[in-house]
Amino acid sequence: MLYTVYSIPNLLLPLCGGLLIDRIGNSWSNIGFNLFVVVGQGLFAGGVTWGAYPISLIGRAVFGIGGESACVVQSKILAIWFQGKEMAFAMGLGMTVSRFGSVVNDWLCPYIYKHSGARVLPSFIRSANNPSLAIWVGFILMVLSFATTIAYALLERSTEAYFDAKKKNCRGLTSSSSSASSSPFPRPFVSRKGTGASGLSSLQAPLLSQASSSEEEEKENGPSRRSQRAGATGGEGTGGGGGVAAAAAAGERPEGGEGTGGAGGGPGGVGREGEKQKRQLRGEDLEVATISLEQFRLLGGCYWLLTISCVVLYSAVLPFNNIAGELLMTKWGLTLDKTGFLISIPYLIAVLASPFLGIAIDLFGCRAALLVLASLALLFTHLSIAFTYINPAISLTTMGFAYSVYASAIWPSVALVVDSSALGLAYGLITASQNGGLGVVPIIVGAIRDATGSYIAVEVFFASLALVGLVIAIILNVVDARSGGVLNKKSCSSSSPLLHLPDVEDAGRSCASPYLQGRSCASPYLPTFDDVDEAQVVWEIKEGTRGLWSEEEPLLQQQQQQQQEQQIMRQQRHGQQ
Ligand SMILES: NCCCC[C@H](NC(=O)[C@@H](N)CC(=O)O)C(=O)O
Repeated sequence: MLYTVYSIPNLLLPLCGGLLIDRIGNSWSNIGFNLFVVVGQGLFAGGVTWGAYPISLIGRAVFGIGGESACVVQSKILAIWFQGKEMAFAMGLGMTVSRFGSVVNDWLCPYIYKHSGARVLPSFIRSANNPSLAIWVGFILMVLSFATTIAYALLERSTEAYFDAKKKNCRGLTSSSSSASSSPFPRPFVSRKGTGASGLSSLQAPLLSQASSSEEEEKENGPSRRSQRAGATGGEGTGGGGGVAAAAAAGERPEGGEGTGGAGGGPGGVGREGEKQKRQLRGEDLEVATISLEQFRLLGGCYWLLTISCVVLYSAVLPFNNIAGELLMTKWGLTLDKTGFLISIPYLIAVLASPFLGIAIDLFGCRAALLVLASLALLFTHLSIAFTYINPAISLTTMGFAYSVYASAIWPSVALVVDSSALGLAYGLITASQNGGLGVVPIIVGAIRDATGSYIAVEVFFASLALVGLVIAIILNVVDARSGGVLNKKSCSSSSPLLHLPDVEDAGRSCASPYLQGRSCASPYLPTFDDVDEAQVVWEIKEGTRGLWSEEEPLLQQQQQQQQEQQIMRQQRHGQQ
């Protein structure tokens, strides 16, 4: 019952939570949801301490209201901060921390319970054989966790201040130049693929590609929703200037351009554009914060396949953990202690392996392929538990492997196939669907167990879920390959482009989501500044001009440098003519 009241609100709430996150932003929603978690845990602990079961139930429901939606906002935060960078690694670390919590909970709670009457404890908390002490320890941990949400909000604020300072700098610099080509920043934004007019190198691909792919797409399909919005507002910042460049390409002057002749999402991104960039950083997007069928359609085929896969695969893992103890004791006749250790194996493997799997995924991609591998491993695991007597430690190890690989691959995949402005919706919907599966499957498992009186049929049921997951994962690979193969490609720049020049070249053509031609791989809110700097630096290295120009150097030197660049571009233009 205590688990059910946690789950029931989450059949719908993460979806509403996701939309709310898109509306009010990351910090406030993170604080709000975690406040529910703290209050819920407090009520639960109070209810247990005072023997008031209804209060405990209310506490668990309140905890559930915040818990899963907090998971959604945290996914969105990681996706925003790490898109095009080490996203799988960041999410892998998140998995390690959360599953370490699960393991510690499994080990610590019985320990605290056993020692809750120890003499060393102050008399007001000492109470032998009473679970409330363990639950109050959980409450303290929730309060500490709440402190991190405040820390995150402060971090977001200080990043905004950084943006503001950088914008001021950029505005000063751009106002000294009157044409786009002479601006110190905007080359990637003003150039057009194929014209050769700017003489740009392909090393500027991360940003250049956003403009060009939007252009190409629009040539084929007419103006996209993204560029329509960009045209109207000067871009959102999410496209790293792509939307602005598309607007510029369409002959429109972005509102945020401030007379820089199309500096676009770069230094021209001040005024309303600057506000939009800030909103992007905060995870706010008012346009997507109301439900419309259009938004659901925009999520795309790969997103829906990922969602179905998430429902079936998680339903074949987490509900299994609930019955694993009893299953191991009845089938293998194990003791309670040994069983306790064995059932923590999958989570232990996830704790240890997730960050490394994340790094591997960032480096090599293969997300959709890994979903196939994980589904296969899970299928093998359930069949071996159903029909063999091989050491259960082996089966639980393969389950841990399947679970870690699967979780490391699926959560970052979501962010690659949906628009960054709908990340809250996307993570909310997949989490709500997942909770639907996690709510229904235990009921089916109970019914199968009652009807057959054994766990064989239950394991066959779990194996069937894994099989469905396998089929979905194979279809996902096909659909993804047809639409550009973004899921199986590596992250755009797993480290600085200075160290991995080929990655930068790759980025423009390989990483863009097929649904988002034009967003490409750069972080949705940073590219207008930091990535421009990186592309700028790479360009300068390639052109041999690195060191002649920097923000700190005197204006005169910058102007000289700009003149040189203009001259080079003119020469290149003449050369091409
Ligand atoms: N960034 C999302 C990470 C989710 C990790 C995932 N947790 C969940 O799916 C929860 N919604 C459900 C749960 O924890 O039971 C996990 O694999 O732990």
